[in-house]
Amino acid sequence: MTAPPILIENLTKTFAPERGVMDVSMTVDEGEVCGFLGPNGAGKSTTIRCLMGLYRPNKGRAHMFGLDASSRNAERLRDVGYLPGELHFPEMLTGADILARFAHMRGLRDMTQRDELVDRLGVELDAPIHTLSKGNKQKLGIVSALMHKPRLLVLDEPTSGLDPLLQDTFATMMHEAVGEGRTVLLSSHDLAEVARLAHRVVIIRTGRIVVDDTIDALRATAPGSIELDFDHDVDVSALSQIPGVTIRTSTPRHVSLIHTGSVAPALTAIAALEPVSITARPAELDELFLRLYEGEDLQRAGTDGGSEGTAR
Ligand SMILES: Nc1ncnc2c1ncn2[C@@H]1O[C@H](COP(=O)(O)OP(=O)(O)OP(=O)(O)O)[C@@H](O)[C@H]1O
Repeated sequence: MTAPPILIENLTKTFAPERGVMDVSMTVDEGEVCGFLGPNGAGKSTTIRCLMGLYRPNKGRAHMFGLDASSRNAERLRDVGYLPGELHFPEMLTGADILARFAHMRGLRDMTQRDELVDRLGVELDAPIHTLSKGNKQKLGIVSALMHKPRLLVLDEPTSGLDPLLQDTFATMMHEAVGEGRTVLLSSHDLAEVARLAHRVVIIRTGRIVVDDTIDALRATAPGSIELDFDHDVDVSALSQIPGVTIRTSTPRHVSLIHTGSVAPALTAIAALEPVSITARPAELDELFLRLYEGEDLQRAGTDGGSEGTAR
């Protein structure tokens, strides 16, 4: 069996008690896009830096394609594209110099992909790094991570500093990378972007993984909402008995509820109450992520009717 692109086992890296990451385990399989989410300071960058061999863990291990994080062989340089959360390019070099260095390091001769990325993102190649805006440095970072068409992309907040048009361009590039079978670990605060791109989501909070589940399973637990208006006073007690339904607010002539799983049992009970209008909104994954971010557990976030997922 071939080694997965990313395998992290019982990784602990602490800077002070309860600061850092504790006992983190996760796997990213070939061709998978794994969204890596969590509030500021949760431990995403620390995990990624351990994976990239930039931090030495206190305990546990982090492997890419079966190779330990500390190994620096040429194959690994070619197979992995890393975009750090904070870019530190030598200030006096130009964008062209930086990309030439990366190409040399990876033994890259065919510059077709580099040229195409530079063109699509509108990268400034001739100006020294210290004159570039944050967004323009970020674009250069993206080109340096993608220019050699690596099998694995490790991207720490890739759209940070990009304007909305470039965020769209980046999303298109990610769809293309996924279509080509590349594997992506995507740390991002853009929840809608992760909901669109990822196959799986790992959420870390205060250094520990709290959710590791597929998008499909999470979608099944994400609550949808229904607003009901009546031209007569109603008693909503029947609705609150339906598994998976939670009444958010109710007045005699208006009810707001959330539901998980099949909407059919709720609809049957709603029809019996004869509303004059029904407004239904499907489950929004980014809303579910946000609630998990904030500390809600997966079962409560999806009310009490959904899957239990693999919340820890
Ligand atoms: N070099 C360091 N020295 C001391 N503490 C650190 C260091 N790097 C990270 N930490 C601490 O480890 C914890 C995790 O930080 P980390 O940067 O991994 O979080 P993050 O999830 O990437 O956050 P953000 O979303 O803000 O980028 C925080 O408490 C942070 O202060």
